[in-house]
Amino acid sequence: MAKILIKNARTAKGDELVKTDILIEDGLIAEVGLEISADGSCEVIEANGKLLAPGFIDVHVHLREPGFEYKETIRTGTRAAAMGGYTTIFAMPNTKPCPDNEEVLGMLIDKCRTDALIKVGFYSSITMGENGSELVDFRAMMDAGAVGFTDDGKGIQEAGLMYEAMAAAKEAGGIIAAHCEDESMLFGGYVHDGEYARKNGHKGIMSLVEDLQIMRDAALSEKTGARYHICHMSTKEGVEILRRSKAKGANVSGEASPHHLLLTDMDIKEHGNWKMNPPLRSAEDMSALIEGINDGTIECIATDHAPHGAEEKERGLEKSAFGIVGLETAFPLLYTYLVLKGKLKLEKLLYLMTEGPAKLFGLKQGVLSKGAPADLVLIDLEEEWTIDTERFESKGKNTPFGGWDVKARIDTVVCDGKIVNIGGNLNG
Ligand SMILES: NC(=O)N[C@@H](CC(=O)O)C(=O)O
Ligand SMILES: [Zn+2]
Ligand SMILES: [Zn+2]
Repeated sequence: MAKILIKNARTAKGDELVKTDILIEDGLIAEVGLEISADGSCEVIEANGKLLAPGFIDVHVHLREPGFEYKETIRTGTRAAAMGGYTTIFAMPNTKPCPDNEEVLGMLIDKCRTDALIKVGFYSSITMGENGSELVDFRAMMDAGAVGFTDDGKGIQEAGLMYEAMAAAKEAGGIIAAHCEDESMLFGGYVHDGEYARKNGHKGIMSLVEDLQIMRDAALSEKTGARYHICHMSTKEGVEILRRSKAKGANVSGEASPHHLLLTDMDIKEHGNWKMNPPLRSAEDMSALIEGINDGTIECIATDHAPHGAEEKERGLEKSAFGIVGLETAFPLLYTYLVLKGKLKLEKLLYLMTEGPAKLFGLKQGVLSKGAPADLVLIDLEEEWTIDTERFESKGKNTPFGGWDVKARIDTVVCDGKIVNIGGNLNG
């Protein structure tokens, strides 16, 4: 495999950008430092001061394959990921069929050999077909290569079932990633139960819908010792429960999604692109999430990339499908609207998109150190552009961020030492 030398890049260290070169050999990082010299066999990339970071890791992506290929496929979803600077993504199991057995999981892992541009891990569901009643074989799914267990799209309604799932996950050495939603508390809601819903006559989803399961599950994780991760956190109370549970030494973690860090219910427009689960919440909730990523309570940013067909999002707030896409816009949005606004340090943002998730899920990528997989991204921090959904590689154009002006463009992406994106041109 070719050797690649990236010259004159800069990495984020504290408040500074520090000049560095990096040498890649046999798919691994061979050397990081100043003035690395090229030998004849080296492909040299001149970075011209661009930001160098570990390739991004997104532990919450909907690739929709099998069963919903009109929304997204492994191919289009990983192309979108490579455009967004990602080199590892984890796919959610709310597909048809669902990876609740070794055959479907094995088929998906195999398919990635031909169809995926970057690394993909697959979650097993917690229950058979996400039916909410019958547990999968946790040990068998771990042995078949599952990265964790989730019934994302739905909450586990029965405390007893979640208790058994955690006990089984603990036994098998797996992690439970939970979509927290108590359906008995929904009362037909579809946007946050707050000012926007009240003023516009919409049915609201209370924060309690999420918080009740976070409370329950934190207690169950403390009891069972199971490794527990909260998906797409959206409420201030949820952040506080996680903070307290971590302080007690529990094995719990959480992720926040860009839209919950950047938008509130008062930003909602009367279109399906502003509808997702959990919903955009209040300004206090958004502030608490930003505080949570800053103080280390939340260690990971995940997009919850949820592509849908155009028609499924054109039925207004009440009738549209829940979910928005996120892979191609996450870094530029967070850099422009959190880092450049002084709400989050660049080094921290990168941590939340690389080393943070890598540590939570036990991955060896996510760091720029010798011997680590050569998963890298080069970012032009100066380039200004406008988000145009028509240019997305994703089949899903459903985002509230279309037309937003951003700064920072993903320039080059290297995955396992292979260039998969160069200047926005995908390779493979
Ligand atoms: N987030 C969403 O609004 N939708 C997700 C499901 C989920 O992540 O819960 C989807 O699969 O479309
Ligand atoms: Zn979910
Ligand atoms: Zn999801």
